[in-house]
This record gives sequence, C-alpha cells and structure tokens, in this order.
Amino acid sequence: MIRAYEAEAVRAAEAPLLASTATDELMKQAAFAVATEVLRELRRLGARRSGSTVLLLVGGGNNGGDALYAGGYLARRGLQVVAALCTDRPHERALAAARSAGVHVREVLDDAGRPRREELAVLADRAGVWVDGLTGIGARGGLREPLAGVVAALEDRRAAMPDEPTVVAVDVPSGLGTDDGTVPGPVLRADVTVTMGAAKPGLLVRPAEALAGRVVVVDIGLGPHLGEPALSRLTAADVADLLPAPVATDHKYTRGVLGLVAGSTTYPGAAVLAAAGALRTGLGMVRYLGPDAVTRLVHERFPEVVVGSGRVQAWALGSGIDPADDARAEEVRDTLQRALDDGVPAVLDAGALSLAPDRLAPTTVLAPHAGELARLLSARGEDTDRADVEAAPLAFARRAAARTGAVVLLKGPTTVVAAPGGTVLSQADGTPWLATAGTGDVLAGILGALLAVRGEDLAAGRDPDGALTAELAAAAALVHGRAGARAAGGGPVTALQVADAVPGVVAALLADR
Ligand SMILES: NC(=O)C1=CN([C@@H]2O[C@H](COP(=O)(O)OP(=O)(O)OC[C@H]3O[C@@H](n4cnc5c(N)ncnc54)[C@H](OP(=O)(O)O)[C@@H]3O)[C@@H](O)[C@H]2O)[C@@H](O)CC1
Ligand SMILES: [K+]
Repeated sequence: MIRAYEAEAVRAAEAPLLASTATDELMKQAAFAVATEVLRELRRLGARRSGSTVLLLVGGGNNGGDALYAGGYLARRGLQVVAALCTDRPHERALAAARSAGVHVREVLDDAGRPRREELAVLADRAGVWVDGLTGIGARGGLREPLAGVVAALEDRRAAMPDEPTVVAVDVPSGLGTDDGTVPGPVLRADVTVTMGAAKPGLLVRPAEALAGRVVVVDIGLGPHLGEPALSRLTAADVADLLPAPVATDHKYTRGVLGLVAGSTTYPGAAVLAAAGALRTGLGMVRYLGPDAVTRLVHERFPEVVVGSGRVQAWALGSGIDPADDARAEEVRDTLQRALDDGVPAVLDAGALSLAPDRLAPTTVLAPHAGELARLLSARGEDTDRADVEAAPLAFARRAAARTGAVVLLKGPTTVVAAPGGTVLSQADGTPWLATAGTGDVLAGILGALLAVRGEDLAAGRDPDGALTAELAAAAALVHGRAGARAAGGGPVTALQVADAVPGVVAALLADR
C-alpha cells in the first residue's frame, strides 16, 4: 500500500524528529536523496548530458534549503552546480554549505524583486538538470510573484529548448496542490519528484499527478509518527490479499452470486460486457435480469448465466440502461431498494446513477465518470459541471461520498475512490487505450464480482464506513487497468478483449501472493 499524507500531518510527524536531531539533520537526509536521484538521472541520460551543469532553483523556505544542500553534495562529486536564488531570504546555513562546496550562486531577482528573465534563461539553457526547490509543502495556494513569474519563464524556456532538461522536484513540484491534487496556477512540471517522508495526495491524483513524473519516496524516519493516511494506493500485493481464491469445499453459492440488471434493446452489448467482466473475474454465478432479446444475446455468449431472480450476494445495476425507459427504471429502483433494505452490496453505473435515491449505503458503490458525477451532485442541489470535477476529482469524489453516504468510484485516467467514512484511494493502473466504449461496463462487472465474492464481509452493516467496499472498488480499478494494459499491449483494445484479459491478471496477482 502506498500511503499519502497531507502537509500538516507530515509537519506534525517531523516535529518530534526536528526537536531530537541536530540542526538540519533531516534536511541533509532529504538533500542527499535528491542528489542521489540527480546522479541517477545524469547516468541515465548518459553522454548526451556530459559536461552539463545542474541548476538549483532556490526559494526562501526549507524546500530551497534542501536544494542547496543537495547542490553541495553534487558539487563535491565534481559536478558544475549553479544556484539561482529566487528569493532574498535563502536558507542561510544551506547556502553557506553550498558555497563552501563550490556551488556558484546567482541572484536572479532584480532590485524590485522581479525575475530577471534573460539571466534565468541563460542559466536554464546551460543546465541538463534543474532541481526545483522553489516551494514545498509550506506553500499555500497557487504560486505568487515572483515565483509564478520564475516558473512561467522557465516553462517558456523549456518549450524552446531542443534538448529538454530533466527536472527533479524537491518534495513536490512547486505550485502544485499538495493536499488536493489541483493545479491552482503555474507549476514547474517534473520528470522525477523526490518526496520526503511519505507520498502526498497531490502526487497521486489528477490533474496534479500528471505534473509530478516518477515519484520517489524518501524514508526520513517519519513512519512511526504518521497516523492514518489521507489517501492510499493499492499495490498488486494488496489486491491479491483482497481476492479470495476458491477452496476445495466451495460451491457456487459460497463463491458468490452476482445479480446483473444491465443492457437494453438500445444498448444490448452492455449486458454482455458486464457479464463478461464478472465471469472473467471469477465468482459462483451470474443471474441476469433483462429483456428477452438481450437475454438471448447474453446466453449466446455465456450459456452459464442464469436467468431470473433469486438469492444474490451483490448487484450490478445500470450498464446500458436507459433511465427514460420507465419499466426498466422501475426495475432498477425496486432492485436497489431491496438491496438497501436487505443490506446487500451493489455497484451502480451509467443509467442507474440518475435513479439512485438521495441516500445510499456504505456498501453501495456509485461508479460515475466526471460528467456523471457532476450531474449526480447537480441533481442534489449543487451547481457544478464536468470541468469542475476534472479540475478537482479528489474533492468531488469526497463530497459525493459524503452527500450520498455511498462509496464513490470516480472514473478517469486516475481512478479516485472515496468512502463516506473518509477512506480515499487512487489507482492509476490503466492505459489511455481504455478510453473506449464499453470498458466501463466491464469494470462494473469486475467490481460486481468482487462485491459478490466478498459478500459475506459486506452484508448487513458489516462495513459501516465503507472502507472495505472502497478497497474492493480500488481493487477492481487495478484489475481493470491491468487487464486493459495487458490486452492493449501498447495498441488499441476493445472492451471484450479487456474482459478476456482479466483471468490472466487475476492469476498473476494470486501467483505472486
Ligand atoms: N523542516 C525540516 O527540517 C525539513 C523540511 N523539509 C523540506 O522543507 C519543506 C517545507 O519547508 P517550509 O516549511 O520552509 O516551506 P516551503 O515549502 O519551503 O515554502 C515556504 C516558502 O515559500 C514561500 N511561499 C509560501 N506560499 C507561497 C506561494 N503561494 N507562492 C510563492 N511563495 C510561497 C514562503 O514565502 P513567505 O510566505 O515566507 O513570503 C517561503 O519562502 C518541505 O517541502 C521539504 O522540502 C524536508 O526536507 C524534511 C526536513
Ligand atoms: K519544489
């Protein structure tokens, strides 16, 4: 599990260590890790960058101190290091250490405190690696001047350079929404982010995540002082632990039965895709409820699907359903109400989202994309649209979970899952090729199967804050993403191919357990 902590929690965890260690000890550890990563990048870049300098971008806080100490280590290794001071109050001890190690220091603000763009451009052009120590977790809101101007000038310069430099961010890319994953203003996009003590939520959710590059977490001993994470990301090992493999005494009812209300005469394929997702994930049985024509199509593909109602451990409702079809809408509403009354978990996507009652259960998963989430909240009196959600998916997933009392799985290039009890997860396991019709139906099937096989652990109030439900939703996103990547193999992929790749993914996850 990758655990991410907000700036305040990291500060609180640092406090006892700062009190008990010598001056700048933690900062030197952090700086050493940054220097190590810079050297690794230079090695990776090889001869192309030999003789090039390292440019330190130094702000007025401890983040700039990290960069200066890192520069000192690099200068002692024989590299040409230039520190561009973007503040009139640099960290004094770190600056002295950098100077005595041979770092060249340049002031890049004029007397009025504005960035000297030409001088900055010359320094930027000469450097193969930029170390971004402008601001870290101490910054609040979008970057102010002069740092906003410094970042804008550097981004302009980078765009004009034939050979882009490698940018190594100290702790977080400067300007990024550390806690909320937003991009509130100019941000210096990084290729590598060396983050201290623990990951931060903004490094694991869009849109900020896309500007952080590869994230390296440096252990500076905060572990015992950190509490509950603000956000987590499941690894393959975590997902393997969540998947119960069948045992010899299992039969189809103990393995879990999923009830599927999906597909319509307008979108019959959605039922096939959701069934495929569920069956390929592995469960005892799928029961299908739908129109005859769709049932025939499902049966042609999957004769093992059982038609008609009966006992189930979970429901998947909504894929390919037109909420304007009154009879079908009624069926979804009735089924959902019974599930809620009986404490049976359910996943709702597509057509079922607009049919959900105001309040749901923590074992109900709503699986919207950004536009659907905006409509869901708008229907509950909030004035919001797709662009708002895409700009702050973490905040909106949380808000929707709080508002509905359900787990919310917000689909996107990174999937955000929020539970009403506060658990939040994000998964980025897929491939852009997954943005194609029908893959959402497959995801609903995968998640439906996971809810069914873990149905006993979710039944009748056993997951009161939605924490396990949220983990299963995140696990479904991982399985779906990996299946997409496996099926795509770097090229286009269709939804049914994604479903067909799921058994291989599940087998690989279980084999590594
Ligand atoms: N403590 C330690 O030993 C350790 C600390 N560590 C490191 O310290 C970092 C945190 O350092 P920090 O708390 O000094 O804050 P930091 O991120 O440098 O920013 C403060 C500077 O930014 C400025 N500023 C603020 N908002 C701004 C804005 N919107 N736009 C523009 N400027 C803005 C603010 O200016 P001011 O508001 O004072 O005018 C001030 O100059 C952390 O990320 C990690 O790298 C680790 O290595 C572990 C050991
Ligand atoms: K930074």
